[in-house]
Amino acid sequence: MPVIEATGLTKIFGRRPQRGVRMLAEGSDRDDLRREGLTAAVIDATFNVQAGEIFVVMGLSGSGKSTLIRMVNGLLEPTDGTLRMDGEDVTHLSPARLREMRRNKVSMVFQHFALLPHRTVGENAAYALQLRGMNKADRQKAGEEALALVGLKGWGGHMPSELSGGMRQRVGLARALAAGTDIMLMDEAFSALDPLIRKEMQDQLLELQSELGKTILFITHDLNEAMRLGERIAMMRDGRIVQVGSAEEILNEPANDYVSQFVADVDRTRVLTAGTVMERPVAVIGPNTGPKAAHRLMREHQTHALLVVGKDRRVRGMVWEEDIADAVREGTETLPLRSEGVAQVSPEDSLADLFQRSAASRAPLAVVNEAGALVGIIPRVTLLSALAPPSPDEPGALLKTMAGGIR
Ligand SMILES: Nc1ncnc2c1ncn2[C@@H]1O[C@H](COP(=O)(O)OP(=O)(O)OP(=O)(O)O)[C@@H](O)[C@H]1O
Repeated sequence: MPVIEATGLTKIFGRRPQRGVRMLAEGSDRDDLRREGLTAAVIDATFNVQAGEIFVVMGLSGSGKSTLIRMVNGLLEPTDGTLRMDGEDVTHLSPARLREMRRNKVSMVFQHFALLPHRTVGENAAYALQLRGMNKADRQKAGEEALALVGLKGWGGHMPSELSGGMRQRVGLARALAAGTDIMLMDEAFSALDPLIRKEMQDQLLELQSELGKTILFITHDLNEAMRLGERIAMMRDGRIVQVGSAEEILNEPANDYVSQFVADVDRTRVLTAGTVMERPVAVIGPNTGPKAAHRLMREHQTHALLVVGKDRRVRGMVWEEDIADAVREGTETLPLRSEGVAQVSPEDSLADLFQRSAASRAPLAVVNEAGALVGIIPRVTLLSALAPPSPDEPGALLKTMAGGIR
């Protein structure tokens, strides 16, 4: 069962918003509504967030992200549609029940995290627990534990004014963690941080997530951040969700021109993995293949090198075109196998890793699973074209991406 389930969620601002719902149902668009003095901030949003998932909502300013997350945490009542949490319909709860639900189930991290200036960092971290009526000693303990999780061990006694911006944002994260809720809503939580600290926070969130397994709805206008963090990403435009998918799906199968333009600039080397670009290992031979047969196969597949793989699917080495040509000319029967220089990679390796591994060699990469068995190959030409951005008429971008890969 999904933890968060939104069906046809719609929010219209303005007088008599139900009018807007009817207009949309009758085929009017956002501009028609605007002419009537109505703003359709979110239109017909349907998605679900699974337990333990980081689900990212990504869109430009004004696309409706904040309105969407405010409906999820109950700060705004939807004009239409339903929202379920852990299976319970929370769309029209009474204010008291809504407060209770928010306090126990959901915590929020905002972009500009307001710490209480006259309270210590520890008290700030444990603030949600104070609201819940927990005694001081237990609160302090929970606060310290949460601070340790975000790398602020020992800072509990300091005042917020002694912390840098990045550290304050960590306290925000600690507060959400100390609350102990299963669901965390993060609204542009890292957007105000400078790039290095932002990346550190993203890494930390991923690490924490692998330990704690929270259900996280993360909002951002930054596509690279979305791709780094999101197991699935919902792309929003003008109030509508235009695509939901993994980073790879959004890069490789953009639902429309808007999404493909959006992803044209993304650093594909960090997002695509060996598993997504590998090919079926067809140009592969067994150790007992004769040089002539190997030579023929090489020409057929227009490759300079073949992987040699045993019955157990483990890679034994590689044969090169020049060695084979010599062997054929000299009439040798055994394969001129070379075991050095065979790059074996795992399906999870990113293209940036692969590019580094293959930079020194013209050979295809062998993709092997945990047991060491060959599951795919990546010919060099495939690697280079995967590194290229979607638009082929922009050769400069290819070089830029490759340079990114070498860094
Ligand atoms: N309380 C409100 N009353 C009227 N219109 C609103 C209200 N809140 C948001 N809007 C409008 O709804 C649309 C979506 O806004 P929203 O803040 O959800 O977008 P966003 O993607 O979060 O953008 P940003 O990143 O700039 O906050 C915008 O056109 C905005 O002007």
